[in-house]
Amino acid sequence: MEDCLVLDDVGVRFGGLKAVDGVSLRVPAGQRRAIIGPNGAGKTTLFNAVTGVVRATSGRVLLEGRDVTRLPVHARAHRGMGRTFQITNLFPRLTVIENMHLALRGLSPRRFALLGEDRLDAAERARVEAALGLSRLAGRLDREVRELSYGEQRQLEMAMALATEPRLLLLDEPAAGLSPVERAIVSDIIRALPRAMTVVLIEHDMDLVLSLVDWVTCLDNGRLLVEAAPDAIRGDARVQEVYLGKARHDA
Ligand SMILES: Nc1ncnc2c1ncn2[C@@H]1O[C@H](COP(=O)(O)OP(=O)(O)OP(=O)(O)O)[C@@H](O)[C@H]1O
Repeated sequence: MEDCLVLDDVGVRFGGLKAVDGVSLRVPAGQRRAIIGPNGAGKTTLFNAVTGVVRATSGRVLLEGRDVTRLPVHARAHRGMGRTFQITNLFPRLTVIENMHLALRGLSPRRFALLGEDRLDAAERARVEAALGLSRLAGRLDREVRELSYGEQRQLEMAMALATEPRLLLLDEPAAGLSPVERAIVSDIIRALPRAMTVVLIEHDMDLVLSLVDWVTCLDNGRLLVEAAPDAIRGDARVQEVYLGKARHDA
């Protein structure tokens, strides 16, 4: 199968710190992949290097076979990458549909107001409604975001990423801070995403993540520690050691 994403010996340095240290991996098209690892392992930095939020200081990032290592965020988005963030990016006093509109245009509310009569055309409206449907928010179009539950706000962030119809979707801790019921909704949403979409996610909830993905990459200290199927990860001594070792260290 064609690879959707390839990292070739990717490194990210912050001064003297190698936050990501020579990571190579391949994500075949359509795969669901988890990136796991203890706090500070380099998961978010790796995501940022994939999306262009930070520039890899060494190595190459290939999207569908094309080198995107030096491209800025918007150019990668244009080539089919979508992502959500750990920190919410929503405008609470605007409605769900207005937030979707902004996401599609890549605008702030101020610039949006200046646009005046900008409307979604029929195709854009269809994309927005499809994304809200996938994210289980179809009945919430005209609600102000501040009236939504926290779980629904996270769902809206997924919808905003989905509205651009990415072929590679990166989810940064999609279940962080959610109740068990909300977590179940998020995992159902991820499970129901079209298989044409490749999904890479960072998640700390091990039960959730291992039930969702086809393959797992575990990082430790910026390096790739293990790659394996979820069942093998559960019993992997090296994975247990980095999590337990970290817990002992933090205790
Ligand atoms: N902008 C930055 N400047 C300097 N150091 C950074 C920066 N961003 C991350 N780091 C450091 O890089 C290392 C990896 O951090 P990163 O956030 O990627 O880890 P993580 O695996 O996502 O952790 P967590 O699970 O806590 O989110 C950490 O030591 C962190 O302090």
